[in-house]
Amino acid sequence: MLIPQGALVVSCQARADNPLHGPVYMSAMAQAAEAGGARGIRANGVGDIAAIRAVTKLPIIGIAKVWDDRFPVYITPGIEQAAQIAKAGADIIGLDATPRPRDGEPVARLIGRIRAELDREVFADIATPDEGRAAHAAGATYVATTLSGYTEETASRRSDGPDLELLSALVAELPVPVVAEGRFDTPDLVAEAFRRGAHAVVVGTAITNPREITRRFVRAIGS
Ligand SMILES: CC(=O)N[C@H](C=O)[C@@H](O)[C@H](O)[C@H](O)COP(=O)(O)O
Repeated sequence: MLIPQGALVVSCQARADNPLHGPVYMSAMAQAAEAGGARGIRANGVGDIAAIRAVTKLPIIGIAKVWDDRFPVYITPGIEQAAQIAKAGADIIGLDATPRPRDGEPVARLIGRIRAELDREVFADIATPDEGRAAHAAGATYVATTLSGYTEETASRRSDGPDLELLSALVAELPVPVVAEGRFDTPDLVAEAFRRGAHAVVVGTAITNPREITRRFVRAIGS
């Protein structure tokens, strides 16, 4: 298992409309995270992953976000994307492990193929305890709370900070490492996730998105 117990993993992602978009900034961000004590990096897309691979030996959870109006699943929907990011240097493949429709084979089969054909660990992004159970049964290496609040069924949970209840439910039930991810935006919340038995915590926006961090400050001063 490549992500050690107790690890802070930093997600270094910036969409095309973000001034920090692209491999130059994201690899610098990953180096900064490593210097600060991160023990893993999450990154999106072949370009960013390859550039990050070139500057660090930390384990990389690679994802490939592909938006398609026909399907709700956009995080590594199929084996082709998984193979591309594995080749670019991802040690661990992150994917949407909900049972929602995707452009590709059912997720249980996809998880099996990533393990068998690509020889990579699988990081399953889910939103409910049932989805966590299914991901574990399909052979996921890690199960993560990433998608709570971002699926139709769980949309109402988005406004309430991170889904600590889901985290605790997964920890109580699953024998695989459970990772806390999604809206863990303060050091106290990260500490709380570990108190609840998280194996690792992934933090993105609160560390690597200065635009959102600035917005938070601006909102707080009401200007
Ligand atoms: C739902 C979805 O697409 N989540 C994405 C997954 O890669 C990222 O946009 C998040 O930034 C990441 O999960 C980390 O979470 P946060 O930025 O809240 O710390």
